[in-house]
Amino acid sequence: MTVPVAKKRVAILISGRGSNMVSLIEAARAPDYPAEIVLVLSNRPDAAGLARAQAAGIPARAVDHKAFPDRARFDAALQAELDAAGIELIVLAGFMRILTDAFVEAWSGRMINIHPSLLPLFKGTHTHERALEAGMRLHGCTVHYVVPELDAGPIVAQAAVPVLPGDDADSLAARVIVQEHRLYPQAVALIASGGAVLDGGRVRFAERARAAEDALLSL
Ligand SMILES: Nc1nc2c(c(=O)[nH]1)N[C@@H](CN(C=O)c1ccc(C(=O)N[C@@H](CCC(=O)O)C(=O)O)cc1)CN2
Ligand SMILES: NCC(=O)N[C@@H]1O[C@H](COP(=O)([O-])[O-])[C@@H](O)[C@H]1O
Repeated sequence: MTVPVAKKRVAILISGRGSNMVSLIEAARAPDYPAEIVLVLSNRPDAAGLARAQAAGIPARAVDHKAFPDRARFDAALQAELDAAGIELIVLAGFMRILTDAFVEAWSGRMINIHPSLLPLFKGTHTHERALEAGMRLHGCTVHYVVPELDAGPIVAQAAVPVLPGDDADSLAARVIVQEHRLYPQAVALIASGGAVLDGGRVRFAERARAAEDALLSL
């Protein structure tokens, strides 16, 4: 008799519409998906993603960063919510607050982010405009572990898209987001199943996951 493996308890942190969150919620409906989305938190009470999470039956709350005197106390409020829910993995999905070093180090190896560029290119914001400005012919998205330095964490997976003649930031963003919605659920499953771990500042892929990683990285 096979003993069912407990699903990794995941919290998704958002700040806006939550389309990546929706993709993850949908992926986690699969009975064999190795993670369960048990909490959604937003730093913005007006985030449209909160209602989308509630509509999907997932507890979703705002922790308004403006209600706290500094980043440390905002992060402490996040931590209290995460502790209460028994969270094991934090998935940032359009979460637009820089987290304190203490919080990030407390979640080292247990917090990931998706960024709309092929890191280390174009850290920060306005990535699509900058890629166009730079004349890139390839662009894309990156899933990485979160470290204190912004957008500098070890890379778990990436997906690339062509930059086409006539592209503007909106058309390029629309092409990238399709890949985000494919890549993130696969990357979360890889991590939740132990197929990828953060080890000594680098991502180590389990042997059995190497084929999955190769598939993940295929265009
Ligand atoms: N310590 C870290 N915190 C966060 C990381 C990280 O890698 N290390 N990733 C970000 C996500 N992110 C890009 O992927 C990002 C988020 C926020 C910002 C930013 O400039 N935020 C401003 C406020 C912007 C706003 O409210 O609209 C700020 O926090 O003052 C840049 C990049 C998540 N956190
Ligand atoms: N620096 C972080 C960042 O820019 N993240 C980006 O915000 C968007 C959120 O969309 P969503 O709310 O529809 O998932 C996504 O494109 C994600 O890559």
